[in-house]
Amino acid sequence: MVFFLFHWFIIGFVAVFSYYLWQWTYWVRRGVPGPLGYPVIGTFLNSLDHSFPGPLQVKEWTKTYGSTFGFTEGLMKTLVISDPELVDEVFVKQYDNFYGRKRNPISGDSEKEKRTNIFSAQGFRWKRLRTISSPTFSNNSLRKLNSTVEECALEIIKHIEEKTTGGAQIDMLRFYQEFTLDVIGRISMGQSESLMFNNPIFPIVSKLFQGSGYYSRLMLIGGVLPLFLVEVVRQIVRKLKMGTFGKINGITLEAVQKRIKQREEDEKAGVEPGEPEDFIDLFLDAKAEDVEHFEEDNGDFKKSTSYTNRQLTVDEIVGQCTVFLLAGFDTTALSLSYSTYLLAMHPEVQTKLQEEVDRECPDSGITFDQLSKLKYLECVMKETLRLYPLGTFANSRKCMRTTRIGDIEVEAGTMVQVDTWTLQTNPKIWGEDAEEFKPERWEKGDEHFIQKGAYIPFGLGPRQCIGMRLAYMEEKMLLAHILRRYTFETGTKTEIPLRLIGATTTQPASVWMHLTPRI
Ligand code: HEM
Repeated sequence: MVFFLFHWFIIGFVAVFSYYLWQWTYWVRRGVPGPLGYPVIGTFLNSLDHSFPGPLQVKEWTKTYGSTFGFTEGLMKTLVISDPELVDEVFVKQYDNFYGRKRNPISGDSEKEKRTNIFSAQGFRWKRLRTISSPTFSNNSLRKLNSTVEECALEIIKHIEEKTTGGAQIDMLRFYQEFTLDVIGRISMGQSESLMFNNPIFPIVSKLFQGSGYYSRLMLIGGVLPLFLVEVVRQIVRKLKMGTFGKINGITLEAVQKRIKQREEDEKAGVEPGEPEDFIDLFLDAKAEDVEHFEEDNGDFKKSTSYTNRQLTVDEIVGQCTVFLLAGFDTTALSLSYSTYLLAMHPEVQTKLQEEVDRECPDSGITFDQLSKLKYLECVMKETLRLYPLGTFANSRKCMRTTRIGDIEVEAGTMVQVDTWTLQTNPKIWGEDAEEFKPERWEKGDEHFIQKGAYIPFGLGPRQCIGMRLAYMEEKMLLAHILRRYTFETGTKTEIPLRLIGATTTQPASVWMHLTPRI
């Protein structure tokens, strides 16, 4: 009996091993260049090294293999592109063939998860979530959040004042993370007061993005396992409640349930519903007017996963609020950190920006309309994200139907990843000064010089970042308040050039600064 089992185990092992080897040679067999890595696992080990972030590794590979190449990680095969025409083809023109995003199999099946979020969902379910969520990020909704964002900005400034007395240098990255976590906690997770430097979820979420936590590593390893093992690891993670999503979902669920109860009590007491306070309110009120319309349109609509309800379920609200926290906290803090570093390194830009802020925001408070007048600040933020496209892991698509892009056939199931770092510093697109920080290049508007598909820090097409305007609003509010009071200056602890680390996002290891008070 033992011999019999052992015999089948060996046969199974050899079969799986051979299949992995076959997949490992996928791009070689198709005549597409690229790094091979190691047999079976391909280039997977690179993703575990958070001292050399994946997007920078991809940029190096582009130098070696050209603008289109392929690599494998276990069974996952990825085609990398950095030609704007191909980017536009995949993200916009052929959206119907590339509507999924590259995802780690361990995150589960987005069709079945009851808390599937807009970032992971695809097809009909994504369309429904996106339609319902979009008004939450409209100008009208953001205007209502202006005072909350400003309160958070003033709160972090108190901490900055306290920590910089006597001229001490501070790591702005940490301060920005506390700020953005507080903003998103207050507008998306029912947090009623500031938890800066005292927020229990801070260690959980910051580890997730650096890729240094055990959960992140398990996720990455899960990506190369055979499917039956992926499910085993997923169940272990779930049972042990190790998942970051699990912990954060729990906090959000409590907040949503509390709000529903509050609303019911108010209704019984005859209290008129007031203005929505945050995303939870906006989602509880949200309805998608044209949801049914999508059912007819979408060839990928499956009856088993249909959600004809025009409102979000409690689970869906929890899923969306949680993903807003994860997608919005780290990215915005990093963007602020890179801007700060670039401003300190370019004092002439910083002075010009301070002049704009002094001119456009003369009162103690800053209104939503005043923020929209900070045009040079917008140029600074755009230029920062051109040089440091920190969230490019998300600039990927999954091929859902076999098709061609350029002269390459892309099979269903293949992932397509944009090498955004190369794309956004390509001298053929941006000129010989492509590597230089020049916010002025944006002063005449974007359209006249940007080729379609050449600038994608927030992605492109129907799945472009939904939080872009919120991110800009947060950044403008905080930078305007800081620059009215202080000037950023590098100090002995500032790492020049920045040392970049990370896994999910690409981040500076630290951004130590002197904040010199303006007299
Ligand atoms: C500077 C800050 C940010 C950067 C650089 C950034 C970057 C990105 C990128 C590159 C994508 C992929 C787009 C695509 O596939 O075409 C994305 C998607 C997304 N982002 Fe952001 N993001 C930022 C802030 C935010 C904020 C503040 C939120 C929410 C509060 C947010 C929520 C999302 C969501 C939900 C998606 C998925 C959209 C979909 O698939 O429909 N992001 N982001």
